[in-house]
Amino acid sequence: MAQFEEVSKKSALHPKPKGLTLQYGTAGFRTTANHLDHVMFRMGLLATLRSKKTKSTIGVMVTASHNPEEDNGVKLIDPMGEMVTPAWEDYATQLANAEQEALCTVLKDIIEKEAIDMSEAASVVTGRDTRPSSENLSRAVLDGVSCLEGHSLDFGLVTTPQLHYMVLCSNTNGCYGTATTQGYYEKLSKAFIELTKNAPKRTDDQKRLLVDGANGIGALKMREMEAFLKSELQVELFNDGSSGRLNYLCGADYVKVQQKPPQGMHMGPVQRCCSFDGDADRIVYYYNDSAGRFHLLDGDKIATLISTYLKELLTQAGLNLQVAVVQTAYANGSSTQYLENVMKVTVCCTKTGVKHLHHAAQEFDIGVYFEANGHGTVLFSKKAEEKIQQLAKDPNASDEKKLAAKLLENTVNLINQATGDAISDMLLIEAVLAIRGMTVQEWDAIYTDLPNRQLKVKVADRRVIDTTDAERRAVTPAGLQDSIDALVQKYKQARAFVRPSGTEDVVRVYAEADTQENVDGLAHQVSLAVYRLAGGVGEEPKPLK
Ligand SMILES: CC(=O)N[C@H]1[C@@H](OP(=O)(O)O)O[C@H](CO)[C@@H](O)[C@@H]1O
Ligand SMILES: [Mg+2]
Repeated sequence: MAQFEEVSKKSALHPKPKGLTLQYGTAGFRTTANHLDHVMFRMGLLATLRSKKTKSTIGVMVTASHNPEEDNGVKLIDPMGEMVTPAWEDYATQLANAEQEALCTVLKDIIEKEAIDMSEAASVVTGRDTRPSSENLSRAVLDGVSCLEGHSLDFGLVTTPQLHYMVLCSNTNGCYGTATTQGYYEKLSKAFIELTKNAPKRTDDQKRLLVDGANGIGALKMREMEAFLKSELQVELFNDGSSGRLNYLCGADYVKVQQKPPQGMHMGPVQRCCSFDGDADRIVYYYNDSAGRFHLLDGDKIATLISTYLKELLTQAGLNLQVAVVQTAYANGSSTQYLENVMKVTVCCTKTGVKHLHHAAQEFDIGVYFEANGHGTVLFSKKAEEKIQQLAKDPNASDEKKLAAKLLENTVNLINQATGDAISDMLLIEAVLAIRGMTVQEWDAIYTDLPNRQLKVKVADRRVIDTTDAERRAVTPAGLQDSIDALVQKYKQARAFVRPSGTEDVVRVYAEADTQENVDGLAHQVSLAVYRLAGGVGEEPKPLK
């Protein structure tokens, strides 16, 4: 077929470094940018096949999120705006690793296995972050699409969640919104302004929010959106990319892992602040108290705030819809305890990685999902959306119920249900705080985090660790879980687990306990157990100071 000749010819312009193997991981392919040109071209091919197979528009996002600026990456977005289905992750890995001569054979195998009709039309949308390498890499994706005669539309510089949103809009005949950045800004800002009308007495001071843009795409897009918000939110942008390096000493990942504010931000006492990550799909909040002590409000605190707000509105509306919160093993134990015992919502725990949380959240009327690191959103079932809309326009409903239903309706419109979205989450949090008349300190005081610590251990092969129970227990190597259990026993309110990372060549250790000193001790001892029992390499882990 002429198309395959074209693939052979063009793939020579995107040569694969011999012997290089990569794997489609938790969030697509990620590695140093100069190893990715062939992967991009091939993902253009695969997205075209996926589009033919699903008869829908597919997205390809070029980004390496919170990784350093020199890295890059790519991920595929399925028709409803969600991460590509696992079977196709395997195809992605096979295609990326095929040596030049074998590329067409691998492609043909996929076509045969999936019974793809090559005469189907295909449509692929692309987007990229602000990394210097992203422009060329996204051109390689487009080259792949055109080889298989797919139709493409390049959105250029967009946040990852904006591209997810475009895909969802494109495949729902505009029901979800208009597939342009303008459409995105208009939909979200309209919902935000409607919601803040329920908090009429806000002062300018309360409307003020300091945003750390991680020197990335989120900063650019926040600037574009500002005018739409009509001063209902007064954003002061820091780390906007005009001078600093992407993610360097700033951004959501830095703030969460280091448990300290980003550089380059001028925080006044009890001033509300937030940080986006490099592709603006994660957000964390924080403030310094009047004594100058730093307080972090992470994904768990965000999930708690949002689910409390939704539950109250549902009660007020008299709607019988179940709210559940989906977390991972990294959720702070205090948050889980609060959600289950005080708020009495269903809490479930999944493996790390947004696709797992998203999938679990789809099982409920309203599923709030957040990773502790600030990646998350809320999913409303069709039934939930319909019930809310009916009540909002029911002429016989009481004013109180109608008001609650209208608030819920605008809340649905403000949320990006395709994926976690820093901008949309930020607007939702700001609206909730405004409507409930809550300060950042009051939000923080809902529960107190247990002191916690995350560490990394280098081992020869991290696959020797196999886990179960949503990654909370290690099944192999023999003896490791027993050691962890024995160590945890020695501390109060303690918990610890280890798992191989899906994005880095390390084993991650997580621990929590009653005091920072204790948890640092526990985390260190667990690291030693991993080092000794799971083939540690390099120096033995040292105690934390
Ligand atoms: C502890 C942690 O934060 N892990 C992150 C990290 O995964 P690992 O598999 O732990 O490397 O990157 C993922 C993709 O961005 C993100 O979903 C996840 O939450
Ligand atoms: Mg990200």
